[in-house]
Formats: sequence, C-alpha cells, structure tokens
Amino acid sequence: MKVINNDSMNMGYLLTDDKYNIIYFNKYFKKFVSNNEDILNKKITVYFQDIKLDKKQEMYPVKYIDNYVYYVMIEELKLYEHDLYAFFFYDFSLDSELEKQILRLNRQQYLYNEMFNKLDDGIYVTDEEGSTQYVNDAFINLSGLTRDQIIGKTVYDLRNHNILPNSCCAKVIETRGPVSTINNYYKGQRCLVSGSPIFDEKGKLSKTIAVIRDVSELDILMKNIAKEENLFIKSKNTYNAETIEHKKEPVINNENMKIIYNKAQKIASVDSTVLILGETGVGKDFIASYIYNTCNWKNKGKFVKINCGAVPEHLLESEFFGYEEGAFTGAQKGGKKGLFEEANGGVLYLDEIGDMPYTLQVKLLSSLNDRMFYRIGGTKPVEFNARIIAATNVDLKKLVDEKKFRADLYYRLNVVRLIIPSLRQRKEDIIHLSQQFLEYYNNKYGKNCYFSAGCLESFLGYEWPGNIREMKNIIERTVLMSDNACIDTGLFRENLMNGENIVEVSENKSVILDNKSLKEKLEEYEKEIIEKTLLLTKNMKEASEILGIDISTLVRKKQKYKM
Ligand SMILES: Nc1ncnc2c1ncn2[C@@H]1O[C@H](COP(=O)(O)OP(=O)(O)OP(=O)(O)O)[C@@H](O)[C@H]1O
Repeated sequence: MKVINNDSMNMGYLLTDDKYNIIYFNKYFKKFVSNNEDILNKKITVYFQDIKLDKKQEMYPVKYIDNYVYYVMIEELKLYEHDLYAFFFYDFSLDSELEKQILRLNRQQYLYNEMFNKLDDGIYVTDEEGSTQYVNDAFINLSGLTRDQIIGKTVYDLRNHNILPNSCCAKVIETRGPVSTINNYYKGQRCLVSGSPIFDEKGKLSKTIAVIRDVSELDILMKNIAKEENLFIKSKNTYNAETIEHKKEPVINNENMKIIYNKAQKIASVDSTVLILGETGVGKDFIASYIYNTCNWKNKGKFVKINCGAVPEHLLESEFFGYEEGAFTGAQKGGKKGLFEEANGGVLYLDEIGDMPYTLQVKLLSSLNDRMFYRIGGTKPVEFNARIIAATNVDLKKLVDEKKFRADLYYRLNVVRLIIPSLRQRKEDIIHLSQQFLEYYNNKYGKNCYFSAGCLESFLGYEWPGNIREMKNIIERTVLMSDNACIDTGLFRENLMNGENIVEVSENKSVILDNKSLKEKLEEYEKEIIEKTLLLTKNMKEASEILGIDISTLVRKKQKYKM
C-alpha cells in the first residue's frame, strides 16, 4: 500500500481549513463534481458524513456520498500560520488492469464450467492428497451423488464408505501413473474411468483428473458380438469359462496372502514339491495354476490335475501310472499312458491328496524318490520328471497321526508348504473378489449389476464357510436373479437361503432351517435358474447353451417343472 500524491492517480486528497471547509481537492474528486464551486468551501462532512475529524493519523474507512468506501487518514498542517488539515483517501479496490484480468479469468472459469457441464463424460478432479476439488454435472448424474457429499472429501474416505468403492483417482495417486478402471454406477451404468496424474513444473503430483465414460451401450454391443464369437469358438474348440477365468489376475490385498503369493512366485521356477493346505474353496487350485503359469520354463509340459478323491480306488493306479497292453482284462490295445507320463516336464497337481488310498501312497512315494515308475504290467521303467503340487483341505498331519496317511510321503510332499487362509481371515480381499466376480458374470450374462453399499457390508459380515467358491456361486445367482441393476442385501440373503439351508449373516449368525429336503431345495433352485435363463434369452438354443445342457434335457426339465 502506498500513499498516492499524484493528481492522475486513482487516489485522492483534499485540504481543508481549520473549520474543515474544503479549500483544495485533487483530480480524483473532480470527476465527481461538475464545477469547483460545488465542492470548494463546503464542509468535508457534506461529502463524507461519517468522517471522524478528531481521529488523526489513523486510517479508517469512510463512505463517500455515493456509498463508495475509502480509507482516510487525516494530518494536521501549518501553512503560513494557518492551521490546515490534509485528508488522504486511499481506494483499495483493485486497479483497473488487474480488475480486467480477474474479470477475464472469472469469465474463462465460467466458460470452462459451462463446457465441462455440457460434456456427456463425467469429470472428477482431486488435489495431490485425493481431496475432491471439482466434478462436472455429468458425474453428478452418473453417480447419483450430490456435490455436498463429495467436494472436499478425500477419495480414500469415499472409498472406505463405499461411496466410490473403486476410486480411480485413488489408484492414480497410489501409482503416480495413468489408471483405467471399470466402475458401475448407481443405475447400473458401466463406466470406463480413465484417470491421469497432473504434475507441476517441478514434477510434483499436483492434481488427478478422471474422465468417466458410460460404456453400457457399447458394452452390450460388444457382449453380443463376443457371444456370437464364443458360440463359434465353442463349436470349434473346447472353450470353457473356467479356463478363461483362470487367466485373471489374482486378488491379493491381505498381507498374509501377499506373502503367500510372493513365496509362490519365488518357487515357481524350481521344481520342489509343494503342499497347499486350506479350507475348501480358498483358492488352492488357483494358486497351483498360478505357480504353473508363473514359471517360464521353455517348452514346459502340461498342467495335469487329478482329484484323488474323485477317481474310484481301483482305477486310480492305472489313471496315475498307465498300463501296458494286456496288463489286465479290458486293458486297451497298445496300453495307455497314465497322468504321470502326461504331466512329464510340467506339473502334476494332486488335489485332495488326503483321499489317496494308502497302498497307492507307497507307489507315489517311490516314484517321487526314484524319479521313475513302472506302468501296470510293465517291466521297463518310465522316467518321471513332473513337478508335484499336492493340495488338501483336511488336516494331513492328523491323518498321519491316525495312520491313514504315510508319514514319509507327508514329509516328502511337505517341502514347500503354502497355507491359504479362509476368506473370513482375509476380509481385505472380500470386496475386490466380489467386484471381480460381478464383472465376470455381468460380462457372461450381458448384465450391468452392481452391489449396494449395504450388500457389500453384508459380504464383510458373512462367514463365507464355502470361501471364494461360495462367493462366486452366490454372485452368479444374484446376477442371474436380479431384476434391477442394484443387488442389495435382501437379494444377497435370499440367494444364500436358496442355495444353502444354513445361513450365517453378520454377527447374528442366525441359522435358518426349513423342513425341505436338500433334493427339494435343489429342484426349486434348478427351476428358478431355468425360469430366469429362459426369460433372459432369445430361444431354447441360447438358454441351453448358457445352462450348459442340451436342448432335449432343457425340454424335459421344462415339462417336469410344468413351465
Ligand atoms: N486370489 C484369487 N483371486 C481371484 N480369484 C480367486 C483367487 N483364489 C481363488 N479364486 C477363485 O475362487 C474359486 C475357488 O478357488 P479354487 O477352486 O482354487 O479353490 P480350492 O481351494 O482349490 O477349492 P477345493 O478345496 O474345493 O478344491 C475359483 O473360481 C478361483 O478362480
């Protein structure tokens, strides 16, 4: 701030005599008066009514007659024995160039705002700490949120409260790089969210911006095309959803799981035996195939899986080790390769190893130790160089103690042990897994479902006795059953009840039992699935393909359930 004494300046001063009559005023005041007489010799209080004449050498605001506010400072002067007063008026309003620039900026901001609000794509801007700074109208429409709910809140808070559970900007901040996500919004719109970091001139993260594009229609179109293509591939190849699903990235948020997957990665390229333990459905097969897929041995052999509990005992040996021609009555001409040979150079995955008959355990152990075996009826040793990964959901050590499993085989298998925790012990994975399955089934059934915040909370409260597999099945059911895009807690619970007769939800762990037999319940469920599938598909052919049964079975079932 400076005192401006120049007549041409945007500030004014005037002089009065000792009675406060104006005797001089500069050009600044001249613009307000038509001639000098209008102001000269008038009391200053005529123009500045609230001026405090006794307040000297102190600056304070006063109003001119047009109500414009100035800051005034009064000084006493002596001129040729006359007592005079000098009044300095400071106009703190911005000078005109600056004012023009601000106006221009305001106008520009208004125009940008208008432009952003005309876009069909949503825009979301945060600062470097994830605090929401700007959203356009399209985002408000897509999300169903109000600006009050989000502006000033961090994307982490919004993520934790499930308001924006899959925040792209949060991921941009975490990775400091561009990120794309697929998010579902409240009316079930599927949106492609492309987020980018914005760095300042020193390379420091300054903002993140995400553009949210509703791809629902495009998605449906793509799904239709994919469906057609899949039908084609299916007829040519043994295409199967499970294979495709296995190629998906593992969900690993839980710290324990990170350690386990890290270990799996480390041992992927060596051929030590791995024993995977964990409850049913926790992802034992999944991590076994992850190990196989992660190792990049050139020309590696196949991943051969056998469920030791599913093959009748009398067939197990021949399934495993194969046989020579004439080995037994009914043996195939030319003999047959067993799974051990099939898996050569690759991985032999022995699921439910705890169910392996005791007698066969001896042969397995000697094959592992000697790295060779004999086909049934064979005399020539066959080299064995597959890697063994075994898994079980039973307490193998207990079986050893009960003498149902050989201790030497147990220790031979137990070289690297991976114990997969249950889903309730890794709640951090629940939401991500559920989103992954939702996306998978949305794609599979051409739907756009999303979970309500309450439903996600119920997921966290539920015990998941069947772990990830149970979650996957429930999500498939709810996606199929939902009439609306939103899958809420009610639908989640309903589908728990349809599938299981025991329901444990939240802390209550209420047990709901009814008098129906399992067969009746399964029939009810089957009927419901068929009804829904028929409703969702164009014809019987499509329905039977989705259900994975042939048309004649579908017709029979329709008759059985009187549909
Ligand atoms: N980390 C993961 N990320 C994503 N999906 C997973 C993960 N782990 C498991 N799954 C999925 O969970 C489902 C069950 O996994 P899996 O079949 O491997 O369980 P399991 O423990 O072998 O079950 P069981 O004991 O009945 O053989 C599968 O659909 C699998 O694709």
